[in-house]
Amino acid sequence: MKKIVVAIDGFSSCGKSTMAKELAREAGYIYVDTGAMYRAVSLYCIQNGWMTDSEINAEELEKHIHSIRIEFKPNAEGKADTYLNGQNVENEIRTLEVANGASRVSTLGFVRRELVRQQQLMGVEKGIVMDGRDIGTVVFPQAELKIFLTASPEIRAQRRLDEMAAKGEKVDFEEVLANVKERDERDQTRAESPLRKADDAIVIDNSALSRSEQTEILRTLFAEKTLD
Ligand SMILES: Nc1ncnc2c1ncn2[C@@H]1O[C@H](COP(=O)(O)OP(=O)(O)OP(=O)(O)O)[C@@H](O)[C@H]1O
Ligand SMILES: Nc1ccn([C@@H]2O[C@H](COP(=O)(O)O)[C@@H](O)[C@H]2O)c(=O)n1
Repeated sequence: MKKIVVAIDGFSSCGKSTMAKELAREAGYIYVDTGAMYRAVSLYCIQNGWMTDSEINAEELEKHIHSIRIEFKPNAEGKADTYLNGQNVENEIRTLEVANGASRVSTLGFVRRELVRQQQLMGVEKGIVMDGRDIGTVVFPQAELKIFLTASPEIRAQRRLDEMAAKGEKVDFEEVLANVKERDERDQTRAESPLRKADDAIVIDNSALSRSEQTEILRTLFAEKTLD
C-alpha cells in the first residue's frame, strides 16, 4: 500500500482532530495537530506577557520565534501530548483564552512561516495525517487526500461545550459560540494563508454525522487513494 499525505482542514471545533487521529491510528500514520502548535505559540506569548486583549508584542515574539520548541510525545494512553520547550502544556493550551490567542498569533506571517517550515519537515516521508487550516492549501498542496470539514457553528460550539463540561470546566454556550465564530472570521479573513477550501478538497459536513460515520467516510476515501 503506498504511503500518502492526508490533509484535513476546516472550521474551529468541527471534529478535524477526532477523525484525523482515528485514521492515523488505524493506518499507522503520524498524526500532527497543527492547531496545537499555534496554541503553544499563543501560550508562550501569554507566559512572557507579550499578549494583552488588544495587542501582541510581535517584535519580541519575532526575536524569540526560533527559541520556541514544540514537540509531540505520547502519554500513558498513547495519545500525543504537546510540549513547549520541554514542558507538557497539553491541558494549558486547550483553554478559550489560549485558543483566541492562537487565532491572533496565527495572523502573523513570521509565525506561519516558521510553523509551516516545521510541519513540512514532519511530512517529508509521507505517512502523515495533519489537520489545521492551511494544510491542503499551503503546507501540503500536493497532498493525495484533502478533506475540508465543516458543521454549523451552533453544533460545533455545543460539542466543545460538552467536552469542556466533561472536564469539569464551567463555560456557557454563548461564550463558546462567540469564540468559535470569532476564530472562524479571523481565520477566513486574515491576509496570510486564510482558511479556504483547496480546489481539490472533498467537503464533509459532519453536522448530522456520528464520529463513527465520519471515520467510515474518511476510511473509504483513504482506501481509494492508497490503492497501488
Ligand atoms: N461527529 C461528531 N459528533 C459529535 N461530536 C463530535 C463529532 N466529531 C467530533 N466531535 C467532538 O467535537 C469536539 C471537537 O472535536 P475536535 O477537537 O476533533 O475538533 P477540531 O476541529 O480538531 O477542533 P480545533 O478547531 O480545536 O482543532 C470534541 O469534543 C469531539 O469529541
Ligand atoms: N494550520 C493552522 C492551525 C491552526 N491555526 C490557528 O490556530 C487556532 C487554534 O487552532 P485549533 O485547530 O486548535 O482550533 C485556530 O483558531 C487558527 O486560527 C491556523 O491558523 N492554522
